[in-house]
Amino acid sequence: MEKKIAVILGDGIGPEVTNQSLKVLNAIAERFEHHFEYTYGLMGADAIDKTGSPLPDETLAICLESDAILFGAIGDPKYDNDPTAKVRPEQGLLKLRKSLGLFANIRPVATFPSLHHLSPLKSDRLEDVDFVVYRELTGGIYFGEKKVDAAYTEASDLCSYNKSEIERISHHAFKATQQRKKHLTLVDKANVLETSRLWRKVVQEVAKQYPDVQVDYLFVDNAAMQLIVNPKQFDVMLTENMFGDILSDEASVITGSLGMLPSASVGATTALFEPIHGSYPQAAGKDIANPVGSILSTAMLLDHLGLFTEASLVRDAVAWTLESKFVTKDIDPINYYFTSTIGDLVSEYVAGRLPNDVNRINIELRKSTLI
Ligand SMILES: NC(=O)c1ccc[n+]([C@@H]2O[C@H](COP(=O)([O-])OP(=O)(O)OC[C@H]3O[C@@H](n4cnc5c(N)ncnc54)[C@H](O)[C@@H]3O)[C@@H](O)[C@H]2O)c1
Ligand SMILES: CC(C)[C@H](C(=O)O)[C@@H](O)C(=O)O
Ligand SMILES: [Mg+2]
Repeated sequence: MEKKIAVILGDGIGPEVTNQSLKVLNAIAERFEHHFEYTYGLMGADAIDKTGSPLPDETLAICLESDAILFGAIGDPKYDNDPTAKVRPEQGLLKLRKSLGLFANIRPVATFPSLHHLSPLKSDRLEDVDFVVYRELTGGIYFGEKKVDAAYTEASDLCSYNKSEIERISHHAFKATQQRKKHLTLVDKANVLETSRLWRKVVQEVAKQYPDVQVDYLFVDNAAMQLIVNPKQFDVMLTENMFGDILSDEASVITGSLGMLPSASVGATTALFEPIHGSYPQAAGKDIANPVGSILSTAMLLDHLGLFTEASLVRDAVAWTLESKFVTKDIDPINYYFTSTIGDLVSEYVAGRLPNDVNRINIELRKSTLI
């Protein structure tokens, strides 16, 4: 199979984690005789430095011409620490999502039994945790009118949603629920916000078309607590843009680290695949970031291309590395391996050279650890 993949490395740890995913894709191509053609595009602080724009037109064009987009992360302390900067890396990502019409951000949360002992949660709360967050991605407070006065004494961000924006992601979420445990939880703040009351009303109407799905409603503050005390109650969590952003970072803790979680953003045009974390600038260039979120995003990309066997092989490879205790510093600060070592192990497994040859390869790889 021949596929065109747009690659946006971005800032901070973006290039490091994405390069591990590219190794994995190359191993898939080798083993299954596929041809992936990569076209690189700039975005974020890197793009501002090189072109003056956080999303050059050329990047958008590359994405539109591709079958899928693999993205790392954007963001730089230079902008985070300057609230008055008018051109910002994050504008590039938001514009890309909006321009491509990627209204549904899918963030699966599943725990790995071999990491339970490292989680801050009790292990009995972690067993059987397997849910997915459907986060609306192109509306809400992120995209409403923004105002700040010249003297920086007052600012506002408008949160608005319309019926069709809620309907289209709700249909995606309900259809996904039908393929899972048939339990959908809408998370909102309907006791306070008019937009949330619209979400409840529209979701109640959409629900009539999916009578086999059980629908629950949770206020976002309660949902934040329930995620910690009883995460296995969730199957599909549907929510608006900002609540989904915050709750999915919180949910990552259940799996062991923010570096673990993948995502797919789908909608009108080319789908985009990215880990949910940011550019983690403190780790940039140190080869210590966890590449699992990016690699699992690559598995979602392969699923999206219809390459289901390949995607499940990537997931098996990740599970094997974790079970074998090949983990990065965020997971085990004492016995840890480099980002690039994890990428090598996963891609060697995918290529079919592991785990059979594990003794020889283990000895070589252990030399590259910090212990
Ligand atoms: N999609 C994106 O590109 C995206 C997402 C979130 C934040 N950002 C941007 O990233 C920059 C840094 O933001 P932040 O520090 O709030 O969030 P972050 O996600 O970059 O990092 C927060 C913390 O999570 C941990 N972490 C994140 N990714 C990890 C990984 N792969 N491996 C191990 N640990 C990991 C680290 O402890 C880190 O300090 C900001 O400029 C922000 O705007 C971008
Ligand atoms: C960088 C930022 C705009 C982005 C978001 O809030 O959507 C990030 O936090 C994410 O989760 O992808
Ligand atoms: Mg986020």
